[in-house]
Amino acid sequence: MILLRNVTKRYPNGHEALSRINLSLDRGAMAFLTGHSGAGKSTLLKLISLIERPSRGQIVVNGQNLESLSARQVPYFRRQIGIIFQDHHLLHDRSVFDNVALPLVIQGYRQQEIARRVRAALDKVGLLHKENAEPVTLSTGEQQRVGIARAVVHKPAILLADEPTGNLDPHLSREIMQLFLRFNQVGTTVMIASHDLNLISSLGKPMVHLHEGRLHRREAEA
Ligand SMILES: Nc1ncnc2c1ncn2[C@@H]1O[C@H](COP(=O)(O)OP(=O)(O)OP(=O)(O)O)[C@@H](O)[C@H]1O
Repeated sequence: MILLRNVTKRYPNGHEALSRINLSLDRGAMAFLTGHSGAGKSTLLKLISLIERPSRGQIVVNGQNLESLSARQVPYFRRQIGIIFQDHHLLHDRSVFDNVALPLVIQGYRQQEIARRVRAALDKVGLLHKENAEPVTLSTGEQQRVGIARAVVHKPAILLADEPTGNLDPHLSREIMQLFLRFNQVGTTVMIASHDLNLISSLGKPMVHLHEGRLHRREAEA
């Protein structure tokens, strides 16, 4: 589902954030990306989601060689991917419902279908009763769950998360990881960048370790 061959990313300032990365993640698999701050975790997720392009090497996502995609094709490519950030980037002047609906509105879904899918996504993260709330009135953990509902509302085949539990206490962090495990159980391919080794090592999924932009260690086959 995700394949990187000899991928190097050098930013315009000359900094090499990733060096000759080879990595593959099967369809329906789940893996964690670990490493110290600055190791290149976010850069790797940005390359897979075409927020950034590699300087060298090849990336294939769901059978598509990313090199062959033009800027115009990028939004269509991204529909296969749900992305969750540590800072969930919610719009604070819109309700929970409207925040989750946003990707579907952009894709031109009909109102009725939007309502059905938004409620299904909110139900999955346990927030159906909060659809009319404003994000500021929610706890940090609830806001993160709204971000997750928004990322899965278009039923992406791939879910990428960048430090999704970074701001949460251990109990809430575990709850959020359980949510990702559940999405994975129903077939979504999941890759999560996290430095919370305590938590992720207890979840029984493979870990890919980055150290200064290099793939350092692979704890199990993904
Ligand atoms: N747009 C950019 N321009 C130049 N350098 C960058 C850019 N983005 C990231 N970097 C550098 O590339 C390296 C890898 O950054 P990246 O954000 O991928 O690391 P990370 O492992 O996700 O770290 P963190 O856990 O702190 O988010 C860092 O040294 C960072 O300063």
